[in-house]
Amino acid sequence: MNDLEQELFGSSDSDSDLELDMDMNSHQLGNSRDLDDNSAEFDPIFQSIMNSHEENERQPPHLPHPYSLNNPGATFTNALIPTFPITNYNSRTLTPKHVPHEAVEGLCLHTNILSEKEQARLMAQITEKNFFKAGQQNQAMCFGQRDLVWLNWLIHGRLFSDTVEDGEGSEKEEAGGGNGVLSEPFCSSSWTTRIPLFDQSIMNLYFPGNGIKPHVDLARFEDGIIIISLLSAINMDFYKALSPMSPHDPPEGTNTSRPPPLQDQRQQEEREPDFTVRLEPGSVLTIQGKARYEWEHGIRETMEDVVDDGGSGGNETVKRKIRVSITLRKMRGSAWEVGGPGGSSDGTVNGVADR
Ligand SMILES: O=C(O)CCC(=O)C(=O)O
Ligand SMILES: [Fe+2]
Repeated sequence: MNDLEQELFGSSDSDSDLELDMDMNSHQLGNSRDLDDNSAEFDPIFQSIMNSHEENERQPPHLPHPYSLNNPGATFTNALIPTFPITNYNSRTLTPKHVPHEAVEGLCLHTNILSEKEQARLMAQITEKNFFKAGQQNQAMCFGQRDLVWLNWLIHGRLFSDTVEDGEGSEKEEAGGGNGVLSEPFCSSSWTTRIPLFDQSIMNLYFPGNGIKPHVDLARFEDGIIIISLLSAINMDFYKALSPMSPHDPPEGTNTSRPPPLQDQRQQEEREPDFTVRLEPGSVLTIQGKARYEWEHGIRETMEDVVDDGGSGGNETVKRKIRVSITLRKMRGSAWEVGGPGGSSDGTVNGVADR
């Protein structure tokens, strides 16, 4: 670990509250690159992920869980793979915007949160850790505070405050007292002050045409969930939940996350979303309260999204590109017994995720 990493991440190996016996220990923070010093180093790693499926003419595997990412069988070609503008990262000149949804309590879209450079840094960390196994897997999970250490610079340096001293998020704010994503009134201090703030993450890799079925995140997770979008924009649809949840629902057992009843499944197929949110790269979506328990969110399996053309009242279709998301949550205390990595075969990095 170099000095900068030490400063950003602290000691990564020995100070964990949660000692987990997991495969993912081999993915502990080791030598994440610092893009500021040498952003060109980002390119080969990123390209190796993005090109690997092109070389192999291979698609991401189909994942059987009802809420897993779905691959509709589209063929990917070179033309769909974006070239990342590695030499051209913008430093932080963004004006963050925080827009609570007008009708759904607890849903807030935060745009212009991560600069290109910050997104590139996250991508470099993701590729460095090879979460997606060079593009062969489209989903990876981390459990435990220690395994989120690589995200500390983002969570504690960027999400509590929009005010940054040096363009790299070095300023810290008290939880709940800042003006950033994780601040009142967008997110309740009833969860943004909890310790640890997050102890579970899922990284999802979407190729054009991939989606995720509408779902309410599992009861095993506490209230207060965030989704960070990287690389390209996508439409996320919201549906009034067919089976709303409550914070008091018992956490699901390890492998008992049941598919919705048949009748619900039929209804699912015919459903139109109540509304759609465009998730831009560098944005963060925060979900709490009613938005977390009474609304389903999902991403359609389509090659293009219908997007408001911004002003004239019309719509345009925008082709999808590769997108990566990071979802951060905290497990409920009791959920560690039934759903945590200890007794679970899916409690490993690169496992298939429940929601
Ligand atoms: O990838 C996304 O944006 C959504 C992921 C999600 O809903 C989940 O992991 O539960
Ligand atoms: Fe979700």
